[in-house]
Amino acid sequence: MAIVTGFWAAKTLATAHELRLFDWLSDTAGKTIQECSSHYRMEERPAEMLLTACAALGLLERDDERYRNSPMSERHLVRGRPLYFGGWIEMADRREYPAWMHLKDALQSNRPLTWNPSRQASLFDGEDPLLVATFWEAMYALSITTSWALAEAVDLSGVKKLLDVGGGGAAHDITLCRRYPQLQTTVYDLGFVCELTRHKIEQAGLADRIGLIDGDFLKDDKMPSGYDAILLSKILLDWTPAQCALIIAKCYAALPSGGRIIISDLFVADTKDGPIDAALMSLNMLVETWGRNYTSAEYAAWLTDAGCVDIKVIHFDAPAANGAVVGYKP
Ligand SMILES: C[S@@+](CC[C@H](N)C(=O)[O-])C[C@H]1O[C@@H](n2cnc3c(N)ncnc32)[C@H](O)[C@@H]1O
Repeated sequence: MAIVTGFWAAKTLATAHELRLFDWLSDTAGKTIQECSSHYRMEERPAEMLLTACAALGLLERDDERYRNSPMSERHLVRGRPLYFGGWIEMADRREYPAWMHLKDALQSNRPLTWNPSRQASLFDGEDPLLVATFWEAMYALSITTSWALAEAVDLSGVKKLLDVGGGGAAHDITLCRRYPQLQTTVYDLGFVCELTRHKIEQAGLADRIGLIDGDFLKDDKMPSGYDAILLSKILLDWTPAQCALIIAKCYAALPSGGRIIISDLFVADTKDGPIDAALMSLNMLVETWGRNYTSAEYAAWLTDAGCVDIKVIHFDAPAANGAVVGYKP
């Protein structure tokens, strides 16, 4: 039953978020069904059903006829909060959900559905500007919570300069710079992404520690050098095995001896029977890309092929990653 009706819960959350229910309830003592009905100009019957469903899902709490945000909603669903998760909710609802209606087509054609491969070189090529903003907001939302888990699990105390390849909204850079005071980082990403990211870095007050390099890891012959660590967070799942090997080889070439490559992602189990989040994210990659979620053993093999040694797999628990594979250049 939970699998069959999973979309009921997802659509309840997405719709409540779209209605800005959590913004409206934020920092209040709660609102009654009647207040909700008049605020949203909806009849009491649907207002009651929406509030009841949100409370049942743990998004709201009910106390003395009033509904207020649960601590989780207050922290993650209110716009402007540091750990706001709404970007990912919007992307899942507006972009992924309609595409998943045609999952059978993706399975039968082995082609992505959310963009046209005969007109675009990749998902990141020539996207519509509105979608671009939603996409990178979603990546930031997913990564800002994940970055804390990575920062705790992977010890970067000996690293001075880190290159965040495909660093997107700089979520990892912001968290890692806050966690490791000695660290300077650089986001290396496509030009139009760097423009969106500049704003996030300035907002975080870290413009003196986080740089931006406009580049293309597929087209550029070399990646920027002078870094003792390179992070690939949620990058390689977008690409084919041949492209992954190429990107890893370029990272390896850019590192000095003793430098490390850190690959962070939702790894599929080596036994290829789970975990659920990685396995379903992998199907999402069928809908969105030519890539898929790989196993940590597959990553370790590509790192070894590139020349890395001392490869370690570190496990952690976060929304967008369940671990990191780290390899060193001898
Ligand atoms: C799934 S997002 C991950 C973002 C970020 N690393 C994170 O963990 O939040 C993939 C990122 O790769 C970037 N990207 C895609 N193609 C690229 C290319 N050819 N060169 C550089 N960056 C690229 C995208 O712009 C996007 O920011």
